[in-house]
Amino acid sequence: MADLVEKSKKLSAYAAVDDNLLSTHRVIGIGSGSTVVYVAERVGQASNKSDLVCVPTGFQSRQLIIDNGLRLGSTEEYPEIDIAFDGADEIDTNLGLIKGGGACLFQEKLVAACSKQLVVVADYRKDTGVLGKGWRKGVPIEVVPAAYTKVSLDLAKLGGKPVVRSGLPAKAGPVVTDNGNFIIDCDFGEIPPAQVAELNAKIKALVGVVETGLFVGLASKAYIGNADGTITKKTV
Ligand SMILES: O=C[C@H](O)[C@H](O)[C@H](O)COP(=O)(O)O
Repeated sequence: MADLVEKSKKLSAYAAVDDNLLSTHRVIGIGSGSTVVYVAERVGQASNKSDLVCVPTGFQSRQLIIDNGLRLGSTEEYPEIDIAFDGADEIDTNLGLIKGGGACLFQEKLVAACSKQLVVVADYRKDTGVLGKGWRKGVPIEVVPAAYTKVSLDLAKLGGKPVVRSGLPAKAGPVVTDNGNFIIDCDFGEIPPAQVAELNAKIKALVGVVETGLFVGLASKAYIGNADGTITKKTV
């Protein structure tokens, strides 16, 4: 099973890069997570890799870029990115996403917002069609530390079940993001695709919220690696 999932991740990542990385592209966004490891590997094999600048979505992503011999850039230098590749925790029928299982959602959304297109890479477990159906840990929400109790109350009023993400067993106390903030995982049950944008806007409006792990209208394509070795390609 674990081997099958790993093969599916690699399959989706390699196909996404092979189909979408064009010789005209210069600035590439590289996301976070275990699937994107294969994206960085494949981009690192490109014949024109020395022409490329790669913009990371966090510490892990930056290490992937360096380890694959690629040139690092930043959104500060490159606020316009040709294409970004990133993983997802769950994908709905509109290519709405839950992201942030690895606590990288803010910089991931920043890079996605700077990119002309966002291509999602994922194994078959993520493609459920409805956010909150398969990913039962809740929507990751990055909050300023001083605001976590206030935002937790606000989220409960919106109908969610908020839990501050713990750093245990590696760290006592909450997870601290690459931006020095906390993560609240908030379970809203299943979120119908047509209601994701509205819920995202309500959470985003709360004072203390930096960003949400609901990605709406950002992804244009998804490559799903299937257990049988095929790939499902989705576009919106
Ligand atoms: O914060 C983490 C990111 O949103 C990841 O892209 C997401 O959790 C998917 O990661 P993986 O490819 O390991 O399932």
